[in-house]
Amino acid sequence: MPPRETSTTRALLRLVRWARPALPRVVAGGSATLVASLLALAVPQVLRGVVNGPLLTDGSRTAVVHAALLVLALGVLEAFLVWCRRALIATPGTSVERTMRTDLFRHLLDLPVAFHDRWAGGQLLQRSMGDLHLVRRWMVFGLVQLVVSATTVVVGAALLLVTTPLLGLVYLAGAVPVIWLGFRFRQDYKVVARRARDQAGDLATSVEESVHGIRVLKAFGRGDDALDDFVRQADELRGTELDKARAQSRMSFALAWIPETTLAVALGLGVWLAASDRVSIGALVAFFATAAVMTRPVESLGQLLAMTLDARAGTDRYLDVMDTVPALADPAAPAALPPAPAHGSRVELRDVRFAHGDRAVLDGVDLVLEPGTTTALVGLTGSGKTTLLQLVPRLYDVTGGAVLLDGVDVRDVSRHDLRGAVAVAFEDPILFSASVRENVLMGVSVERLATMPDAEADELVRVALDVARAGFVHRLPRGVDTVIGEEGMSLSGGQRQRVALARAIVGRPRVLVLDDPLSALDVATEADVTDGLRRVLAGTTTLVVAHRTSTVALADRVAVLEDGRVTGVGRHADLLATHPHYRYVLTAQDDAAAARGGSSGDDAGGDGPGFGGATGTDRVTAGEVPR
Ligand SMILES: Nc1ncnc2c1ncn2[C@@H]1O[C@H](COP(=O)(O)OP(=O)(O)OP(=O)(O)O)[C@@H](O)[C@H]1O
Repeated sequence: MPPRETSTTRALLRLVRWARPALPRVVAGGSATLVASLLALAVPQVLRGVVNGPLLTDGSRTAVVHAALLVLALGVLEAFLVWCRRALIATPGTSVERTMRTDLFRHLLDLPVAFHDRWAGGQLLQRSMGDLHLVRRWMVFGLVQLVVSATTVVVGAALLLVTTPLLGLVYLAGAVPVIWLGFRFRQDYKVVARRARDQAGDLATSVEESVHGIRVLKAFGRGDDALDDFVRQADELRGTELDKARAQSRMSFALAWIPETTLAVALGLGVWLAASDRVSIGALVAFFATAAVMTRPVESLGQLLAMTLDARAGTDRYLDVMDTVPALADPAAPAALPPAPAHGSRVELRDVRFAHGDRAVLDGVDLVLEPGTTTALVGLTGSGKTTLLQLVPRLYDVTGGAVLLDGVDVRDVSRHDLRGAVAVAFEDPILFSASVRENVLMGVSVERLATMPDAEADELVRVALDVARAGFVHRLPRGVDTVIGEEGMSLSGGQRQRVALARAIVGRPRVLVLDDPLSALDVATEADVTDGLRRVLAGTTTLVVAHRTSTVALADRVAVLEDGRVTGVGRHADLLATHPHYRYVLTAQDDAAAARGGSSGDDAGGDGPGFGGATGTDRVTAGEVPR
């Protein structure tokens, strides 16, 4: 994503929204630090009194002891206040970070699939981890310290001017180049700070993609290429970090030598003024002691400014995501779906249009799914079948026309209600690193699960797994409680598909949307699963993407998707006889399936009650060429 810069005020105001609960403690901690710094500035004034008083006049030991005790008391109080700052600020800082992180994650879950199509996973990961860490560090340390250091410098400068105006002016003359350099530093550093954050995100994306695709990298022997790519990106990031470090060290150097130089000039001038009695020794001592107290705050300004700009880059990147409005937001007043009809829901796609960006995919699709029927969607690869399917549960929104569920536009229904009514299983099933049971029960609404006795949930899982012919899970080491690896990678493709199918059906949805969810199964097991589905889901309206004749033959009707429209709807045999494009699509796909061997060959044979009803694959000759 191109870098976008929010105004500083706006960024700060946005941060306040999250920081508000922590503000009282941050302000209290900041105040404690401020008072501690001002106490440090008071010490030179005590010294001034001691030098001009007891030391140079009556030599009273009592007065010196009193002054020493006062300095000690100031020191102890200062140390206590510094401790207070740490105690006050550490906890709220972490809770602000946690809240911001949770809000980001919630927002990511809310954002439409189209957003996730565009954004790299590593960038989102980096925003939720590294960037937020920078923001938190700045809030609890950088911001407080910046305010305290700046205030200390301003108050210290005022004291210098009051104590010895001429020396004060000499010393402060150094502020002019410092401010100019600080301005240039800010301009340069904010660019590299943002670049470094973006590059760190790209690097995280590389790791994520390589780990995700480790099998492909290994199978094609491309590990070295991935490593080269990673090293190149890591070098780029290192280069940017070095640019940052160089800019920061230039600024720190200037903040060290300019005040030291002006202080040296002031020292020479001060000694001359004291020798000619135009400045008291006490004032001179106080001047240099004050300048010494100011040294650290002045020198830290560079580092604090850098920290602020780093946090600013992190904040901008965080807000980039948070300001992306969920395009699929709930309607202001959601419509209620009518009660689920016993014979199934009616789904209607009315003149549906859809484009991925400016690439039109669907161009006026009209299709009615009659209640309780199974409709197979057939079309050439890339014709938009998956896209069409995803419009029903609103993973994408139509760009024209409407999808109606029992007469209600799905955009008028709350997403919660819609998710409860429509369940989905994809060809590439994603499972989570949790137990099989937990993965399957994701298909049941949280509210229902919360009140459901364990025994009932167990029964739901058992039936769903049975229908999906996923009996193999009972032979896993801990049965349904076996934790499967990340994304279910410890299972075979066909096994994952069946667990995902069980997840789709466990909640008994009104509408089931299946994107070729059994493609990894052999034809016989597919028929077995589909038979089971039919029996258990009587009353569920099903739309299934079909790539094989075996899948098609199990549907009540077939819809042919061609050039972004449905050009034929009917029974398989009728379409085969009358629809040249349909005939061509099935022939092409069955040939491809035959070439692949058409079977996952996993443990299907041992799972189910038998292979009754295997349909085999209709071999169709491509007598006609598609138009
Ligand atoms: N996220 C996306 N962004 C941009 N274009 C996309 C996206 N997803 C799909 N497309 C494009 O939209 C068109 C339809 O894709 P879709 O996945 O719906 O086809 P399909 O019929 O399901 O294909 P297949 O049978 O191969 O699964 C394709 O040309 C594809 O390149």
